[in-house]
Order: sequence, then structure tokens, then C-alpha cells
Amino acid sequence: MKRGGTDQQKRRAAERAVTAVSSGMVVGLGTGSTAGFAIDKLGERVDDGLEITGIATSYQSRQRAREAGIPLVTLEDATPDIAIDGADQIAGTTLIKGGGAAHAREKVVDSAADRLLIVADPTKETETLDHPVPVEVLPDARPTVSRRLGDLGGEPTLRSAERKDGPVVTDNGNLVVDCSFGEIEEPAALARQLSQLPGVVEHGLFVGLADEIYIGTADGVVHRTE
Ligand SMILES: O=C(CO)[C@H](O)[C@H](O)COP(=O)(O)O
Repeated sequence: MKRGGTDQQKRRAAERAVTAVSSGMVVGLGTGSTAGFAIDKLGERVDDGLEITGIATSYQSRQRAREAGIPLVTLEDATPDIAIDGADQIAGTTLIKGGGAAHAREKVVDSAADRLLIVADPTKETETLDHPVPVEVLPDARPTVSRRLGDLGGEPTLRSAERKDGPVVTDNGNLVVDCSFGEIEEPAALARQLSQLPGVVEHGLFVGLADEIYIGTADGVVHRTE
């Protein structure tokens, strides 16, 4: 499911993006290995005196932030000034996310932030989007949503857990259906259709949300803005 860049590429992207964070900011903390490197770097800067609070997007990012020593608040307390998150596929500034099954909370936090910075390795960048779209569904709605996804031309597969028999259960207690649509020619239109399906909690198409893309390479970082 995940495309694999190197840790060095991911760390480079993450550490460059973290330079955009300054004292006083509320920072949305993304999920996944690349966003994890950003959390680690923010923790180092907190040790050095940076005064920030974080808003986690998942159980995983909350744990990593705690280990890094970043004080945490929730959306009840504050609105993020900036969010740093990873992606599974990037075409321009349109994204597919949800490889870590965290896309529902990620979309809430990322879209609340004034600036969304995406950090990734070069294997994530493509001309067009063709990665299966993760769709978080209410457990009872899984059969009907899967049928509707088929009607939309998709090929839905219930995501299985890797280390136990049975499906992946999200932090919100829901299931994830990964739906392949082949090459997605109109992501915004597909995003609207997916959002309208009863039982869909959230899908992993992020359209019009990312402000900046940081791609770590073997010898530096490519930084793109909208
Ligand atoms: O969307 C996500 C989690 O839901 C992640 O940001 C995405 O899967 C990228 O992860 P990684 O940096 O480990 O490749």
C-alpha cells in the first residue's frame, strides 16, 4: 500500500518543514513515518526553548508527541496555525492520504490550520492520482458503502489488519475500505461524490487543502507552494 522512500529523504523533508514553526504557534501533528520525523524535530526544538502546543491527529501522533515532550491541546482549546502532515500520493497539491487510517482526524486538523505543509519522499509524487482512496466507514454501513463505491466505478477492498485476523479498526472505531478508481481524472468531483455517501465518515482525497509541499531528496529538499 505505501510507497517507500528512504528515512533520510523523509527526515530531510520533515526537518525543513519544521523551520516554518515559531514560538507561540499551535501545530497540527500529522500521522505516519514522515510526519513522525517532524514531531521528533519539534520535540528537539521544544527542548531548546521553542514554545508551542500540538494538536494530534491520531493515537500514534499523540504518543510520539508525548515521547518528544510536546505539550498537547485539543481543537476545543485552540485552532492550529500550521499543520505538518504526510501523504501517500501527491499530484500538484492534491493528495491521497489515509495509509495510516488516520485521514478523518487528519482532515479535520489539517483543514482547520491556517497553513498545511505536506512532507514526503520523492516516491509519493506523481503526475496523476491512481492510488486506492481510503474511505473510513461506519461498520454497519460497510456493505452498502462498498456497493455504492462499485456503482461509482471503484473496486473496494476492506482493509485487513496486518498482525491479527480481521479488519483494521480506526481510532474512531470504524472500518477502512480502500477503493481503487484507476486514474482519477477529476479528484474534486470524486471527493464530492464520496462525501455524499451515507455511512462514509471521511475519505482520503485532500483537494485544495495543502499550501506547501516539501519533498526530501538524496541531496536536499524541493519546496513547492500552491
Ligand atoms: O495519511 C497518512 C496516515 O493516515 C500518512 O500521512 C501517510 O500514510 C504517509 O505516511 P508515511 O509518511 O509513513 O509514508
